[in-house]
Amino acid sequence: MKTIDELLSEGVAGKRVLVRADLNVPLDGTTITDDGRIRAVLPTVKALAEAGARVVVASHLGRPKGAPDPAFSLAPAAARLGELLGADVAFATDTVGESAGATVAGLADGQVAVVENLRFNAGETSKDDAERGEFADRLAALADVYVGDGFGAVHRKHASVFDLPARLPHYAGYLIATEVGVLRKLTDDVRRPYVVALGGAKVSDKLAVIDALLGKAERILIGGGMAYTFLKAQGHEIGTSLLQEDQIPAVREYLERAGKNGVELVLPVDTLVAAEFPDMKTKAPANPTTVAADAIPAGHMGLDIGPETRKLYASKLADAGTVFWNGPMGVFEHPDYAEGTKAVAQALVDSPGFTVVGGGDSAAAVRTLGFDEQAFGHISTGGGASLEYLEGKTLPGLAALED
Ligand SMILES: Nc1ncnc2c1ncn2[C@@H]1O[C@H](COP(=O)(O)OP(=O)(O)OP(=O)(O)O)[C@@H](O)[C@H]1O
Ligand SMILES: O=C(O)[C@H](O)COP(=O)(O)O
Repeated sequence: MKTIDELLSEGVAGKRVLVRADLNVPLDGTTITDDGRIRAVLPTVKALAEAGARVVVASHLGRPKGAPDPAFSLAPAAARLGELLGADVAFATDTVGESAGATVAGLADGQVAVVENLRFNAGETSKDDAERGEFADRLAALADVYVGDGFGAVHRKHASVFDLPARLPHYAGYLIATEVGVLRKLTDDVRRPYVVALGGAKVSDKLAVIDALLGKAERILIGGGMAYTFLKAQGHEIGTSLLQEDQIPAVREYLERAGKNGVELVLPVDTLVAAEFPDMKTKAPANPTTVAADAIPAGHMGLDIGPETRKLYASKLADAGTVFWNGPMGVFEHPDYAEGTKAVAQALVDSPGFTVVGGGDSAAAVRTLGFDEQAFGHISTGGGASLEYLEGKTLPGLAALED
């Protein structure tokens, strides 16, 4: 993989360099609640701008449906990037259209622009190679060189991640180089016991990872939205909690295999429930009830692990040689459902082992709940990406940078 240092030594002054970043930051309306992913790409953007490149930053944000949707505009992220750089950052109101063309054409050496959300274009995420290719051609027309630095999205076979690098000279940015360097440690040289804590809301993406982890980790702790599919698979009622029904047979098989292989697959013993999802705007008190994990009342949803589970998970993390944690244990954005995530974060801080936190929301949780980033071995910007890396999968966005 050629890195940005090689590009810089070849000289980039006057060249249009497209940086595929992951600026998929959590938003409350148009307010960025955690800018970690923007900060993470700064070294790359700064180095290119200082070397006189005309920098075009492209990213996705959220999961819009292949058409413009103002709720997912990158405008707030572009503004924040400008603040962090201490420079004006131009913003194109489309991704590959007139605005993008004019914005990029108007860049002087050393200036930076952000184009609108890649996923406002159906070609970005299309499963059809030709459709993705057409969109990649249009992106390629905006640049002379490609720098891949959106680690959080390297597991996606998307036009800007996979097809575009094939069309331009391509290099890995500083963030990708750092992330891969640290995660390699978790695959090559693991101090044991290796404990993995999984939570979050992207249940369908993450359940499959357990399949691979069953052969790698000694202990897997399950929390967040995915816990309820496990409880359901064990025959418990889960009310209106998140459920990935089609995964129940797979989950039953994981539970059986864990038993046979001597892997501890640990599930919540209690959970916080409420009749409704909390109001995330007002953050009004949600008054949740704590119930045993096998006694979730009908019409109630599980929104955090309970106090007994917090203690249990802390004890399971206490002697870990290595910890990888992805996905909040509950809806941590609401104060009534933040304790589970706090307890796991604290257990990592207290752990003598090498600790890695992976995921946009998990990293945001750690920071917004007031933990010191330095207390963790590594905070990865990629959730799904780091999990798939640890699974040993070939990641499209890394493979594309290799040849
Ligand atoms: N029980 C639950 N029910 C519903 N949502 C939940 C539950 N527990 C956690 N969440 C939500 O999960 C979200 C984070 O999940 P996600 O899988 O995206 O995490 P991540 O891996 O850190 O991020 P990413 O994969 O996007 O990098 C949070 O917004 C949180 O509110
Ligand atoms: O948040 C993430 O994990 C990355 O930004 C990728 O987003 P996605 O899961 O919507 O592809």
